[in-house]
Amino acid sequence: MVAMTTSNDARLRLDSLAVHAGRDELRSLGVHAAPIDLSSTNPLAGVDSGGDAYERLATGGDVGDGSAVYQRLWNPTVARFEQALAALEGAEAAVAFASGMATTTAVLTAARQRRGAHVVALRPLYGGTDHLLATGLLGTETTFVDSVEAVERAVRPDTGLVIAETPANPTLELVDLDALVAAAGEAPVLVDNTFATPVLQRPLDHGAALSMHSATKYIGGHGDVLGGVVACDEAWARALRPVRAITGAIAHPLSAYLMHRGLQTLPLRVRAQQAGAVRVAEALLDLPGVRAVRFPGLDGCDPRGLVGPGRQMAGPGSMLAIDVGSFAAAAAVAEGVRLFTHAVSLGSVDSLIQHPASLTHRPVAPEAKPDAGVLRLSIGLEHPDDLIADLAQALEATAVTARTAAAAMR
Ligand code: MET
Repeated sequence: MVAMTTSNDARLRLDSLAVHAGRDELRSLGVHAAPIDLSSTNPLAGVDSGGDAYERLATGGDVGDGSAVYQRLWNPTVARFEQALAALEGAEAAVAFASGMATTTAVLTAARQRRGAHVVALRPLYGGTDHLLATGLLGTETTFVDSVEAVERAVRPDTGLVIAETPANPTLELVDLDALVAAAGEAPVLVDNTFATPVLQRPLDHGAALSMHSATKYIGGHGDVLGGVVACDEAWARALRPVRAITGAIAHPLSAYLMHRGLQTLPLRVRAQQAGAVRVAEALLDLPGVRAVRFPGLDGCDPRGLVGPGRQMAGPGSMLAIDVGSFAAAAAVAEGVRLFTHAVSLGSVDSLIQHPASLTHRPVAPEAKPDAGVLRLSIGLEHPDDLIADLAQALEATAVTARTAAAAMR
């Protein structure tokens, strides 16, 4: 029987779990903050017991009372973060990696080994994920589809994984996870939950087998850590840990520490950034030069009614996309903002803006590339009125430049 701990006490609410999960042993260690264990190697009590520990870890098992042997196989700072993230996602286990793409790579590799090399990918996806699948680099064969209905037609007996992202990067399309899981049938579903975080959405509650994050984003939350993590059942974790060990993809302990610390303020940040994003999205609807606003809270962006208390997503989050009509206008706005930072990535306490077709979705096939006029915005913790004023001045400057250029052509 598993002992009741702060990390698996189902009575605790998400906010309490975020603060305490993965920290049960700190009192017995006599410390308040989680220790960062940087040991690359670890003492072995004997040759036989050391060999046993190696065998257990290399085949996906837990460290138990044995030696952690070598950081590539196991690290306690990483394990604490994993325990906490699993608690927030309502999962048995989690496995942490050096980046989001390392996480996706490990899941695809394990899925291929466990079930088959065929993947069904529901677009849109983050450009790096789309590109990894399209190249077939990992020996997978991918059928790309555009709707949940098409997922059902695309699944085959050798489908090892169905992969989707909701809200999707970069244009915030929402996927009905109950419908997706039903369409996938026997095939396991991986959901990229990076935009929503477990604060707003828990894919495993809807029957997904795996929920992954680029933890670089909201989980880290401050733009200073690269990492990834996937929440799943213990059987998947046992398949993923050997892949991680063999390929050397484990998260660094310093990164794991920062990701674990990030979880403590995750609910607070997600809700505050979301409140700001609602204000910015509403203001953008009235700003000249903006042809369309994509935000899960707005009419037309949630035809299935997935967003709201008690629904699939507890709220719309703080990512949005706008269409300003052309590449030239998009480039001028991205280069004209002052308070926003023109940079890829998202989920930080400061607001970021970027042009997906040129950057995050650069390697994506033409038929799946975002339109040239689309910009993606990640809303941070600045006052929304300051963000709105910044976007207004960048849009106005863009319009003035366009008018001047048009006059010069005459
Ligand atoms: N996944 C990140 C994003 O969507 C990073 C991007 S491109 C190198 O911004």
